Amino acid sequence: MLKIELPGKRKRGRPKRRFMDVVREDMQFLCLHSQCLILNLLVLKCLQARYLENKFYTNAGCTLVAVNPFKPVPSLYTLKLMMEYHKAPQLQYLRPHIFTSAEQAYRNVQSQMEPINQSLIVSGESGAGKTWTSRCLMKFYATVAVSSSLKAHDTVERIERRVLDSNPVMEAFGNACTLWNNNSSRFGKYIQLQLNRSQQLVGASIQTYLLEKTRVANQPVNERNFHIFYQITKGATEDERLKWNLPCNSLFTWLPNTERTLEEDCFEVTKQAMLHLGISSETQNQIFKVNKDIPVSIHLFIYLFD
Ligand SMILES: Nc1ncnc2c1ncn2[C@@H]1O[C@H](COP(=O)(O)OP(=O)(O)OP(=O)(O)O)[C@@H](O)[C@H]1O
Repeated sequence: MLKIELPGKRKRGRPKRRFMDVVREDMQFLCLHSQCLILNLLVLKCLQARYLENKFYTNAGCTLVAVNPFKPVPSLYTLKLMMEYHKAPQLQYLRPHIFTSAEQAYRNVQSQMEPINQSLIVSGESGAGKTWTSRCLMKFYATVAVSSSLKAHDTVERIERRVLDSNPVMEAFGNACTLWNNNSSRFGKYIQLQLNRSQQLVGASIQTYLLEKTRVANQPVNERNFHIFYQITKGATEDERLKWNLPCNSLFTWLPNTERTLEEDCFEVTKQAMLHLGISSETQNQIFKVNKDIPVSIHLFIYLFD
């Protein structure tokens, strides 16, 4: 039965709260609140101090805090460093890094009698570096999970290549330039990397969710549509334009801010990655071809999100 207690009507038997009790409780709440604020400030100060020393990763319990350097730091992601973390006897003595979390999860799978799934959750606000971090993780596993004698094996190499090539394709079709991030993912990703009993990469699957479909028809001011549209309209060759019924030098109202050229506007990379993923040139033609009978935007919309 649903009980509804009306405001102002005190339950019979419940002792009346004294004024001083209420004040004490409020003071306790305030103390706790200010303690949290002070703790937050200390954490921020610590992250800031480490950032100024070019230390972009910090351990906080079992969580790794990554601060976006917003500048290229190639020395932080070299193959040598990756192998150093992979081969380290004791990870806790190495500097906090995304490779520590990656390697720890990899070792956790290995150390179990029965393999147990491991999950890495990458979260943060827009522009924090989630896509970058997940790319690093995929590169790490694509490198270390095939570094045994099977490395030369064709199938394994193909899977490794495919795992990495899924990124440019997903980003071309699902990322867009926003006010906060030139390469903002407009969808969520659930990536599964499958390892065999010898901890070698044997498969991968990616599920996407919450794609911001409305962006195809309507983009906020100073933002852009999905990268793929700009890639096609800017990067298609004369032959491809003829094949795909693409007009030359046309302006499309649904493609705002075309004058902004980003490094993500690289159609050649997308096409090559699609080929490696097994999407043949014929299928690509069908995807990119504009059907003259229906408006361009609707046609592409159907192919992208069907
Ligand atoms: N570790 C890093 N080193 C150098 N640059 C980085 C790093 N992490 C992020 N960046 C830069 O910050 C930009 C934004 O990062 P990213 O696209 O990964 O953010 P995001 O959290 O995925 O954002 P969104 O939620 O909008 O997709 C990248 O394009 C890259 O230029």
